[in-house]
Amino acid sequence: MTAEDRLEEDVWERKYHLALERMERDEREFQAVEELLRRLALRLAALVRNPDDDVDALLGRLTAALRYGPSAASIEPLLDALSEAVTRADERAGIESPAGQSEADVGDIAEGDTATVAALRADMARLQELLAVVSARLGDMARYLAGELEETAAGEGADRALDARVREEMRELGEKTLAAADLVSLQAEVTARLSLIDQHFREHREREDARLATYRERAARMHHRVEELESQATSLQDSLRREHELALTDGLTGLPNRLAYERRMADVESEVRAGTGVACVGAFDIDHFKAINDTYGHAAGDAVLRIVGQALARELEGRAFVARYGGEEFAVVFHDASPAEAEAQAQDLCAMVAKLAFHASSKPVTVTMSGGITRFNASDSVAVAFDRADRALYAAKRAGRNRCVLV
Ligand SMILES: Nc1nc2c(ncn2[C@@H]2O[C@H](COP(=O)(O)OP(=O)(O)OP(=O)(O)O)[C@@H](O)[C@H]2O)c(=O)[nH]1
Repeated sequence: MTAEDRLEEDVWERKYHLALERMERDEREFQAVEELLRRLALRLAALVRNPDDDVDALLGRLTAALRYGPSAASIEPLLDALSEAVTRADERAGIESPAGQSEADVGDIAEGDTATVAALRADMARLQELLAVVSARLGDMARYLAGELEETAAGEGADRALDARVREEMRELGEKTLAAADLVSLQAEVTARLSLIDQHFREHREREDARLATYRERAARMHHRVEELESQATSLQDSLRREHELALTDGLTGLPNRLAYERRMADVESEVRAGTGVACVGAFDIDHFKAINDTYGHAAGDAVLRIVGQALARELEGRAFVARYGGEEFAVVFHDASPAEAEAQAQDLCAMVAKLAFHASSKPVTVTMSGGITRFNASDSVAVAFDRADRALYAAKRAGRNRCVLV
């Protein structure tokens, strides 16, 4: 995953948490408004049985408060005052309202007017029914919000718009409720407002579902892209490794090349200087190689180089490092070997090459090799040590070839 993808994921996560917090806040606000709505309906029931100027004035203030957003903090004190005003109005009208009795209970109205009591009871029943609907709808909203908390990612703009619409509907609901002339029109207003709120929620839900689907599709695409990039990175690493190996390998013999030799010698140099290792360096060269080329052709010369190089690698495997230094020359690093041990191994190598069976036009051809050996000293550089080994090699040539010289 790239830094950019991670950043984008962080942003989505932050937005998601912000959305959760806002929804929790909204849910609490809805519950508070629901409670207020119940109390408002109870006050209205009291008003039905006993109109009063004080109560009217307070209802006016309540309407104004609702117009600026039905928050629990702004409405609650007004409802308390309204409750007291209704109680006072009841007392003035000679209607008792004993402590502990429901404010909506009209059972204590003087029994003289049976028809009025019956009408009020019917109104109260419809009001209770209306409240049940209001409660159920508000409960649905709360459940919807809880569901959103679980699965919806952030959609700040859409959420804010929904927030504003629901507030507006709630405000209108409060206003119409207070202005309603009778319970029938009140019930119609409440039902209409609630279905509008329902519709807003439904539309919001559809938009959120679409947004979530887009987000999921995008996440899947990103995941796929990350997988692609990972596999590209792996194949790139493989090809870099192959390139690296090729850069250190001689194409003709398959042996490490001069660059690989120099790298190995850099390690040897550090070990020898640190006193943690000893090593000798050998320079080897096929004798009269020009004559081989001239007599049997360049391709035959290549074949000789390849066969000698592979024979050296086989012979020294696990004991020393061998590289094609250039042309018909090989370099060998004898690790943990004293000069005498390295010289003995070098003589064995020359003897081994002399025994290799070469043929040209079915006739045996003898190929020999000469070598120069030197110890790698702590004061040596890689080039100085090789020059010394090279001089020893030419001493071996001068001494008659097919031999090794130690200096
Ligand atoms: N076939 C082939 N020939 C090469 C290659 N690299 C260098 N040579 C030849 O190797 C020959 C080296 O010859 P010289 O350096 O004169 O020495 P020599 O003939 O080996 O004689 P001494 O080293 O004195 O024994 C040259 O003719 C080069 O062209 C190669 O990769 N393939």
